[in-house]
Amino acid sequence: AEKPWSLADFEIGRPLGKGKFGRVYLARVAKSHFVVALKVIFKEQIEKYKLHHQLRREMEIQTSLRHPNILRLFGWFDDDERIFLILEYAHGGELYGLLKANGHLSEQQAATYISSLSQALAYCHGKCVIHRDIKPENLLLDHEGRLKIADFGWSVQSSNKRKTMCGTLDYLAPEMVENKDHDHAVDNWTLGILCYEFLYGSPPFEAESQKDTFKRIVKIDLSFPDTPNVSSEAKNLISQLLVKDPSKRLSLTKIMQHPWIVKNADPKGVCLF
Ligand SMILES: CC[C@@H](NC(=O)c1cc2[nH]nc(NC(=O)c3ccc(N4CCN(C)CC4)cc3)c2s1)c1ccccc1
Repeated sequence: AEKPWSLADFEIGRPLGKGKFGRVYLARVAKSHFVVALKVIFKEQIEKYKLHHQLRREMEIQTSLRHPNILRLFGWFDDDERIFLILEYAHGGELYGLLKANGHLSEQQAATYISSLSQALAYCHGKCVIHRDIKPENLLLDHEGRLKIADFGWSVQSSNKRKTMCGTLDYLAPEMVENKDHDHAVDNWTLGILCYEFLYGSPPFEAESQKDTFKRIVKIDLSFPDTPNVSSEAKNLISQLLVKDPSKRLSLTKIMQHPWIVKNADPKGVCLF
């Protein structure tokens, strides 16, 4: 059996990001110089918020998933007070950064990322995994500009565990906002939100307060600004995803076959223009 990893095997670099329960550092394996991202989670935080099962699920799920658009979890180890996840390093950083730097993405970039997300989600749903927290902050880019879904902290093995309301609500589907049962169709809804945000630079139901965002979501209060100029095919796809009845949302397969995706998505999933 291979020797378990320990902190001594790594040289730690700059912090890459921090979340509520931990930080991620650039790191490399001391011997091979193989570059990774090391996510450090404090056990006391996990105990305090009773998140053992969630963290275990994240580790089991992300270890078991193998897909070009899903960030790899290579392994993990722990010491007295911390748990370390050895993650694939995505050189391009958060897709969010690209979106904020450019204001909005081109139709080719947006279609390429929606296509990559649909393929990754189809793979996850095929393994009964619902991510449930697909938002720009959780989407990373590798050195070629290929999209990588990170942070499966909120994913579930397709049960209906409640998701506590933390962070932004912009991406929550109506059935989640209305505390109803939900299934993998919540990820389809989120693809509609993301497609809108990639093309217009902000999510469709953004509002001053969470209450107003709630109201806009449950009402499907969707409108398309005149600028930037977005094709009618793109609007058609968004309108077929932001549908209240989960069973009426376009399926992942239908998304991949949608004329806007077929016409604009880069088949290699990189689209560097
Ligand atoms: C998605 C959130 C989640 N993050 C991960 O798990 C993460 C896993 C993982 N792998 N590689 C990453 N890369 C980066 O974070 C990164 C950021 C900026 C970069 N650049 C800056 C701009 N420059 C022009 C190019 C280089 C390059 C890489 C991250 S984040 C998380 C969860 C809990 C605690 C912290 C972070």
